[in-house]
Formats: sequence, structure tokens, C-alpha cells
Amino acid sequence: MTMSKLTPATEPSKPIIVIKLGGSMIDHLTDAFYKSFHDLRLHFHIIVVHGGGPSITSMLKRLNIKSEFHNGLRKTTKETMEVVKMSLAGTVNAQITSRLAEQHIYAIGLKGSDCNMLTARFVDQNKLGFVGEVVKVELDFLYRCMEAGYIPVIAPLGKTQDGQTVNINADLAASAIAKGVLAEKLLFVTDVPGILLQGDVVNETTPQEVQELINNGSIHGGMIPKVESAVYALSEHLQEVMIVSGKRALMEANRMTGTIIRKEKGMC
Ligand SMILES: Nc1ncnc2c1ncn2[C@@H]1O[C@H](COP(=O)(O)OP(=O)(O)O)[C@@H](O)[C@H]1O
Ligand SMILES: CC(=O)N[C@@H](CCC(=O)OP(=O)(O)O)C(=O)O
Repeated sequence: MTMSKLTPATEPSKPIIVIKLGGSMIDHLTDAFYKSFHDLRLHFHIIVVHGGGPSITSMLKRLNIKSEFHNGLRKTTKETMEVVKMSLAGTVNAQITSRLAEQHIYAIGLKGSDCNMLTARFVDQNKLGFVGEVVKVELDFLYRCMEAGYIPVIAPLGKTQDGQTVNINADLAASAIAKGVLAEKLLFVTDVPGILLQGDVVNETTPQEVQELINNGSIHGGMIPKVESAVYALSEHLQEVMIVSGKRALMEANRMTGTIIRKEKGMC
């Protein structure tokens, strides 16, 4: 994936953290989890990017439309796209913004396809239909939302140069956004407490180790796009990515626990 960057019109007043909420957890996130955003906001501007794969799959099932995946990406026909938009933007996005509002945290629900926020290109239109990958992130609008005190909550949809809406894997969307907005931190919130190896959480790892774990089958399924996205996002600016559980508060005793992925161990 290659991506061009825009130069921000203004520097944000706080570092940015991008938090990806996995579809596996969204229905199970607790009030304590959402309350953690109060602490995080003291130090960071927050952008939420959410998934919603299970919600899309269950709606497709109710409508008797079959789900088909290739390398973890959902084949998205025109008909499927209608359901993707309905589930992500109509149901899941609204659920997250209202849970945040219950905690008096003001969030603004957006689709990545709004305001040219995520420009995308087709991944493989013949094989996957309306599936895209991000090529450009429009910064100004996001910066303005955050500076005005709102948390952008973004559904992973994008627009191609010629204006077609595409479905983007949420892990890939989150990492592209983190990279595009020059975030300092990227967090993947999921249904496991981090990368697990024989039942134990790996506290810290590197891109090289992660690749070995994929190659030997220790990392599989939905964890693959997550770690690949994490590795893609790492840069001079974004030096660590965390994979954490959504089953408890994000911050406990002022710290987060999970798996940290860094270019080299013990760097920070
Ligand atoms: N080594 C691993 N450690 C932890 N989880 C793993 C590992 N390998 C595969 N997984 C799977 O990845 C899942 C998380 O990915 P996914 O279901 O796509 O979550 P999300 O909806 O949060 O994106 C876990 O529930 C687990 O089944
Ligand atoms: C192209 C593609 O596969 N898009 C995903 C978008 C949602 C997503 O990624 O949700 P999770 O984070 O819950 O998996 C899909 O249609 O399921």
C-alpha cells in the first residue's frame, strides 16, 4: 500500500492517538471502556476508526446474501455495498457515538467517504468488487474537528477519484489514517488481550517477529490484517502500536496493557 500525504494547514495542539474498535468487541464494550476516553483526552486528540464485520455479516444473512472473503477482505458487490453502508454508517457508527455521548464525550460520526476524507483505489475490482485501499487522507477536516473538541468516529468507507464508494478493511483504514494524520499512537482494540502465544500475551514484539509468527501459523485469521496494519503504520513519527482488549477499561493505574509492536525492542 502506498499513500501520499498532505501537509497539515496547522499543527494540532496535542499529539494524536488513533483507536480502532474491532467489530468483534463493539457490542461488548463497557461503560468503563468508554469512560477511559476522559483520561486519554487529557493528553491526546483522539480519532476512532471502527470495524463492524460481524454486524455486516449478520445483516447479509438476514437478507439471504452470502458473505465471501478473499484474504480477509469481503467481496463487495453493489448489493453487498448497500448492506455495508447501512451496517457501518447506520448502525455501528451511531452506536459508538451514542455510547460516547452517554459518557459526556462529544463525538462526531463520519464516513471516510465524507468530505473527501479517505481517497481510495480499488484493490482488485474483478475479484473483490467495491473494495478499496486508502491512497490519501484529507487532514484539515479531521484537525478542525479535533481542535473544536470533537472526537471523529470514522466508518471505513472511502471514495475513489471518480466518486465511487468503496468498502475498506477497518484495520487497514485505521493504520492509513494514523499514518496520514501523523498520529503518535495507534491502538487496536479487539476481543483478545494482545497477541497470544500458547495462551500467554506477548508484551512486546517487532515487525520481524510478527512475520515469523504469521509464517509459522501462530498468528492467523483476523489477527493477520491487524499486525500487518500495525507494521505498516510504524514510522519515525509513530513509534509504537498496541493491541489491547476491549473487555476492560483502556487505562488501568494510568497505563495500558496488551502487546506493543515497535521497530526494535526496548526502544521507548
Ligand atoms: N496469535 C494470536 N493471538 C491472539 N488472537 C489471535 C491470534 N491468532 C489469531 N487470532 C484471532 O484474532 C482474533 C481477532 O481478530 P478479529 O476477530 O478480526 O477482531 P476485530 O473484530 O477486533 O478486528 C482473535 O479473536 C483470535 O481469534
Ligand atoms: C473490505 C472489508 O473486508 N471490509 C470490512 C469492513 C469492516 C471491518 O473491517 O470490520 P472488522 O474490523 O470488524 O473486521 C468488512 O466488510 O467486513
